[in-house]
Amino acid sequence: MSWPKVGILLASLAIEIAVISWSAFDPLLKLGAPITDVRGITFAFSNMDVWLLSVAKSCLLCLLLAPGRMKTLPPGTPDSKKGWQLRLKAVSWLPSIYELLLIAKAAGVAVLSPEALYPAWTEGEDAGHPFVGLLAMYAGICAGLCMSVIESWCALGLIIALPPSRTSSEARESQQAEGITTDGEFAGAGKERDKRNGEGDDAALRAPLLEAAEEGRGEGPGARKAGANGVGRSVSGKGNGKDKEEDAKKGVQSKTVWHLLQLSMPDWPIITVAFLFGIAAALMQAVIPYYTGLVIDYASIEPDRQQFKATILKLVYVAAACGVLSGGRGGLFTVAMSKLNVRIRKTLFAALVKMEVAFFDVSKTGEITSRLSADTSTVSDQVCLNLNVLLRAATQAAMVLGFMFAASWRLTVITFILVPCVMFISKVYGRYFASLAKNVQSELAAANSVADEVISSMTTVKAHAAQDSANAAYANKLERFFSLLIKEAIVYALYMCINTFLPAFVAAVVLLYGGTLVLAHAMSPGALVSFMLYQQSLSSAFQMMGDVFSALTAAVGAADKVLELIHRKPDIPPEGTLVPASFEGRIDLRDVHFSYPARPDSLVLKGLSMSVAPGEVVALVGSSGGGKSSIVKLLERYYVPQMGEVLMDGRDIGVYDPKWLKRKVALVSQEPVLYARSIRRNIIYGLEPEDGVEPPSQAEIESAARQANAHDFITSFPDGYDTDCGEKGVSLSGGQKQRIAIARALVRNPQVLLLDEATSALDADSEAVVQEALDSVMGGNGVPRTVILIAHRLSTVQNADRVVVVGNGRVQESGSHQELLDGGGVYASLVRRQITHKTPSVTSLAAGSAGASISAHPSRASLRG
Ligand SMILES: Nc1ncnc2c1ncn2[C@@H]1O[C@H](COP(=O)(O)OP(=O)(O)OP(=O)(O)O)[C@@H](O)[C@H]1O
Repeated sequence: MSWPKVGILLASLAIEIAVISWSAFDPLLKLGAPITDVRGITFAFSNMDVWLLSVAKSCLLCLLLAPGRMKTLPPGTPDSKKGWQLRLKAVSWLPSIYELLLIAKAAGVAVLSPEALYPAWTEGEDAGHPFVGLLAMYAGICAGLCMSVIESWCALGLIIALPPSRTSSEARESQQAEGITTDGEFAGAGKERDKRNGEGDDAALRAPLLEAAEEGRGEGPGARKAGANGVGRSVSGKGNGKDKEEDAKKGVQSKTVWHLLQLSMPDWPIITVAFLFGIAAALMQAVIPYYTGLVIDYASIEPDRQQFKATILKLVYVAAACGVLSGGRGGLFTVAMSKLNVRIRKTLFAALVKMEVAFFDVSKTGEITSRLSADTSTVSDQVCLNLNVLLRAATQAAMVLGFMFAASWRLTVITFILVPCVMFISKVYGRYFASLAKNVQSELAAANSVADEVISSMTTVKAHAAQDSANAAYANKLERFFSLLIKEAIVYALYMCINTFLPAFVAAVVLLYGGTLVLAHAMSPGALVSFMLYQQSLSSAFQMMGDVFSALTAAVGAADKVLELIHRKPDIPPEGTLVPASFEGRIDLRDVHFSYPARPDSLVLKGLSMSVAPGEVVALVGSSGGGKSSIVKLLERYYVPQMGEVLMDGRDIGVYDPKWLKRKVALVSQEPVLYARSIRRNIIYGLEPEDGVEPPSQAEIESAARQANAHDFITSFPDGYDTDCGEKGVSLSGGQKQRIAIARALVRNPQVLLLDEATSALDADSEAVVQEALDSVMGGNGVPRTVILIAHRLSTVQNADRVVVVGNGRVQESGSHQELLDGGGVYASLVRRQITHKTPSVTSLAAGSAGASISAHPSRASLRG
């Protein structure tokens, strides 16, 4: 329960009732009892409707928030969703409509007889201008409107945050007793919600309700009952966690605009100048109708050729200035927009490359790239563009309003009564039409699916002579489609009718009153024309603001997603900074327990411990899925184990500076990834000047390529080391790519080399060449180097100093090839099993003929279970 919101809501309701009661009865009390003064009674009663409306509104809010209401609205069902949405809309709209009606009513009274409304301002010695009274009244009503909006949002917030009361749990219990198994439905809906998290407004609106429902169930008797039956699941803890997540999400949303402003801060000089240009342009624009009116006056009412020409000239100057200022504003905003676009992309990209590997396991690449491409554009373009238009329209409206009041405050008030009506009708129509259009689309889709079905199975239709029923089915769907189209046409006709009539009606009313003023010589005809132009300008400004507001809301939604990613903290301990003077390459894994974040419930390593001495070559073998590659990923610190330690030279790998560590520990994986750049740049990937290191010399690059058996084929290309590898290395063969990847690892002169099935994706010929390179690398070429290799090739494994059999998340056996064969354990049976099924050439090797060379196609002799 959100107590501050309850407090604000109740306080605001109390203040409102008190103020309105006072304003209703105070004049009556002042006049004294008995109530005999007719004017006092009339005045009091003229406020009674306000009082009654206010009380009714308060009652309505209380009624909607009453916990008892919850039981009739079991969350998680489509009906309740509709119910909630309806109620939320009612809560947010009714008070606002009511305040608008009040404004209209007060404005009407003020125009017809201001002195009747505020005698104190128009009578006696203290009499002031009715205009002041009117302004005061407007200020009061606007304050009321603000209060109403605050109330509405408090109510909304409360409804969303309110957990179901005991009554609702009991209601569900009684439903269960009646055989309505809502628990199951809730759990399902909750899971569904998890899947669709962030899919749209509806989900966002429903999520907290469901969350609250789940929490309530977790604590309530219903939960205990379900638990006892063994069919429920305890969700209270989870619910709390998710509540926090939702809160965090809401927090991010509310901070979106602030964060966008922060991101735009570096461009504040440009934005400020653009904004000033915008204000100046709006001012100029507002002056144009004024001069237009003067021109008419000098041309027809008080003919004055001199003044006429001078005013025309002024009009042209103003129009030119307006053009220059508008152009400047637009150009500067576009510059700011482009700068923000680039900045958001850079910031998001930098945030993405900092994310932990697990983040990419659980996020879809398409979604991430869409954030980077589409959403960043939406944020910078749409937010900036719409903000720009909104600011322009708002400034224009404000300026025009000022001029309108100056020209004739009475005409302005009349305009103000009618303009909101037109806007309201447009809004209601827009919404209704959008939902209608959606229905039309779905009916058309249904008709199309019938046509699809028939056309794609025409032979079946003909075989069963079902053409007539197919025609009837299609015609039936089209009929519904047609009836909706007719409905759409009627609604459109009605809207057009009202929309064309109302503005003309407003103009007619303004002309009627304005004409009366002109006839009474209270206003010049030119001023009336100016006013009419102002009125048009104001309508277009309002229209623009309405259009832009919805686009801005969508853009802020996209911004939320982008900013959420930008501000997401990588879920991995902070990076270390240690750069030791010497590094031997000793590896220790102690009692490592590890599960992937994508599958937290399935432990891959279950207390695995192993050590590799400096300079030792260890081969990891074992059944598929046993956890061999996971060990390599932990050594690369892609992931952090849940328990246990991963040490290098006796220290946790987390304490080392990651950039330094990646130069000491190099990995060659199964599928090498090359980038669309030269072979040289692919070899020194990560060691370029931008990476903050001295790049390897050409001699070092060539030496690494020679060790990797790659120098010869590279130099056979016309461009040698400058040959472009193509997108993902497409212009190279698998074996060539792998040798470049080996050269990339070796150019770092690493102390530890991790080879994760480096040859398994190659054909036999490429494998032989790459293997040759690997053999020489493992031999160290005279350099003592710790090597951990995962291989399926028996000869590679046999050449290792030690073989470690990994299975079921633990080390099952460890020893030299021969020791393990002699031991007759898992390794021996693995070898035996492969030999039985594979090439006979391995038999001799398995039999222990050390030094026997493997056949030309040994790769099929796999050491995987
Ligand atoms: N990113 C990941 N997210 C979730 N689970 C994963 C991930 N990578 C691997 N796993 C799972 O972890 C388990 C161990 O995988 P690992 O790749 O370490 O096995 P392996 O011994 O190397 O197997 P193979 O010899 O077939 O390559 C497997 O069950 C696998 O499905």
